[in-house]
Amino acid sequence: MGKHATILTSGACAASIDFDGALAILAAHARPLGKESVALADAGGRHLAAPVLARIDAPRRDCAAMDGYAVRDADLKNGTIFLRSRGTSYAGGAKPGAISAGETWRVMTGAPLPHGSDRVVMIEHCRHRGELVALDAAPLGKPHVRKAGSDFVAGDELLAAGTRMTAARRVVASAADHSEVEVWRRPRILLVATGDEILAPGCASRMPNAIPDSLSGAIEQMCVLAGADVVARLRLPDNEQAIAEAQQEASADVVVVIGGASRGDRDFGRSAFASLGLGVAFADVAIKPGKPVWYGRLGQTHVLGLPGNPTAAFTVASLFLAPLIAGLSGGKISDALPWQLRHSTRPIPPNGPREAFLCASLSYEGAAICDRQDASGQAMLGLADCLVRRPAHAPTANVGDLVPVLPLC
Ligand SMILES: Nc1nc2c(c(=O)[nH]1)N[C@H]1C(S)=C(S)[C@@H](COP(=O)(O)OP(=O)(O)OC[C@H]3O[C@@H](n4cnc5c(N)ncnc54)[C@H](O)[C@@H]3O)O[C@H]1N2
Ligand code: MOO
Repeated sequence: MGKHATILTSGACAASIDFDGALAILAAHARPLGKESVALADAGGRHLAAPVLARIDAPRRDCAAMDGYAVRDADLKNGTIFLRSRGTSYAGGAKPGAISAGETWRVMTGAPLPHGSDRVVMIEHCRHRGELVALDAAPLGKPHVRKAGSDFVAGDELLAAGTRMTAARRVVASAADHSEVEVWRRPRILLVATGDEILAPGCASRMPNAIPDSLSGAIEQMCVLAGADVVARLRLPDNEQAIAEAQQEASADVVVVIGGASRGDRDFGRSAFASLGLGVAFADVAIKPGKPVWYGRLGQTHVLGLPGNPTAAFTVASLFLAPLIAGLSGGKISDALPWQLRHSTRPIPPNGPREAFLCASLSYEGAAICDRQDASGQAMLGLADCLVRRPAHAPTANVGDLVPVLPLC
């Protein structure tokens, strides 16, 4: 743990903290969990736990960069010249025999070059008649030769530890002749949605007092996109004991509790874990929406409490859960918070004392904040592509002002 990785007294509620302060605490706790070797096919999105070193040179031999004829510079003269072809060399074939004065090999792109050749003359400039090849003009300029090891040599570090594997980087690891890479393992997440009123989506219309659990599935999707495995998803009533027992249901690195974060009679999210010895690292962050968010540790287990209000929960998950997963899986907190500056296409009213994260839609022109910002709303998320960050007490932002935006998943 780093200097910010403090734990407050068990179950205690920290004084209000700002977003950056809370994120620094989270970053200090979010250390990678463990290493494993995985096939390249399974490494997409994972962070390397060890650098990838080249096992071979690339190219492995001097080879042709164009389809053509391998020639000696000494044989090239002004005007048409005639050379005797000794055969054809293909990619993957044996190295052809050396050429002497007046000789050439027909070579295809990637084919090994004969010893003694200096360049490849593109096939477009040559005419082949029997054993003789006529070269139209002395072709100077690029030799069209890929020298052995000119891309990389065995032992070169091609991908640094910590690099996130993408399709492009799979090219590199494959080219370095690896079938597996060492990566940080994916965090295992237990999702616990709380509330007597919530039912699986599709069931609520049958019960007059029920509402669909709109968050569990969405947060699960976010976890998977962020690089975690959701090992179990529970939907529990507002019952402290049931919530406390939940974390024994699955061996998880992270427990995410949805709802019950506030101060109501049936808000048991934090208190259920306090009874198990939760060390709260931060709670009640000065952000809007999402102030009741809390985070702590139960031994090795990370526990994050999201407020129940859906837009608040989704916002907080974007701001804290995705970064927590990034840190636990070997990435940086900032990987999950790719802020970018965009022009505001609508005026943004002045902000109050809490840093605000406003839902907005994105277009080529910029970011347009949604009409009615509502922590408990859900329809707005249908239009939102990003969050616009507004500092505490920010004055009005005018059309055209640059504002930081965070894309939503
Ligand atoms: N006296 C105070 N009241 C509230 C405060 C406060 O500081 N003092 N904070 C408000 C803020 S801000 C928020 S956000 C909410 C957070 O409430 P909880 O985290 O305790 O969440 P619940 O009470 O369980 O639920 C709130 C609301 O959200 C609905 N909900 C919950 N889970 C789901 C779900 N999985 N899918 C869909 N909707 C869900 C729930 O039915 C409630 O309507 O507290 C304010 N109050
Ligand atoms: O901050 Mo709550 O998350 O506003 O509704």
